[in-house]
Amino acid sequence: MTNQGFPDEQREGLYRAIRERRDVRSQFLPDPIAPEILARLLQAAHLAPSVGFMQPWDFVVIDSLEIKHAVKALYQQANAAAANNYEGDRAAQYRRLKLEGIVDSPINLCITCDRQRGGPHVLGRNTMLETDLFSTCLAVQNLWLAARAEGIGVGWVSIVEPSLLAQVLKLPEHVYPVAYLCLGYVSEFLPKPELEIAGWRSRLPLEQLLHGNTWTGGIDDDALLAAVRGNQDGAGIKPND
Ligand SMILES: Cc1cc2c(cc1C)N(C[C@H](O)[C@H](O)[C@H](O)COP(=O)(O)O)c1[nH]c(=O)[nH]c(=O)c1N2
Repeated sequence: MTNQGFPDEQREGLYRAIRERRDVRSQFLPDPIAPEILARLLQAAHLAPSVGFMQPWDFVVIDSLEIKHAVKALYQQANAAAANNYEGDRAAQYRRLKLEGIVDSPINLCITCDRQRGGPHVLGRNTMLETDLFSTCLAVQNLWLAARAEGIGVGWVSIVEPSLLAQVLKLPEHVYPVAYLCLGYVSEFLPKPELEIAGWRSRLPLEQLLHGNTWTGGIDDDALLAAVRGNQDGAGIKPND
């Protein structure tokens, strides 16, 4: 068997993008993104896997201030409702969180899912109908990682009523707005998720999420468990290895 893996430096580059990708809301700079670079990000998204090679995504690129303000208004409405899910200190903490960068970021991008693409029978989608949505999420993640490698921050805003968002963007009825994203260069990429820094929630230990052969049995592979414990800080080679 020949090792088809990447050379160390390239492998580390990929793991670094995975480790250092952040959801960005507060650090956007107004600097424009050059069309060639935006094109690379969209190409990365378009190379995502998809059920039956359905490629259900479309890319709605938004730089109109008018549309951004309309989406921001949807966010404000949905966020006020979401804040009511919490009480006391938690509600106050929720209201302090910045959960979008719609107007601060130079480009907004909605990645949509055309639920009819490929006709009524898409290979692999006969039983799990949501696989078109899953595929679209993979396009989002490809773009998110590529953006990190380009030094561009991405923030996902899901605190909007999807039917109202679809109206603002004039989407056809069978097209679902999976991901409303804010894109732009950033003053910094935070070392940890912003929600973790704000004390909202922290990363779970991976070993707690391993369940071995059955959910109830627990992981019983000592070598795997030891390896996971030895690599708590992130995937792959550490920067100073
Ligand atoms: C489907 C989906 C939807 C949302 C998010 C993510 C995903 C995957 N996230 C970002 C989320 O809070 C963030 O990914 C986690 O807090 C982890 O942080 P990092 O992405 O590692 O920086 C997010 N963030 C935010 O500020 N407003 C939002 O509406 C959403 N919505």
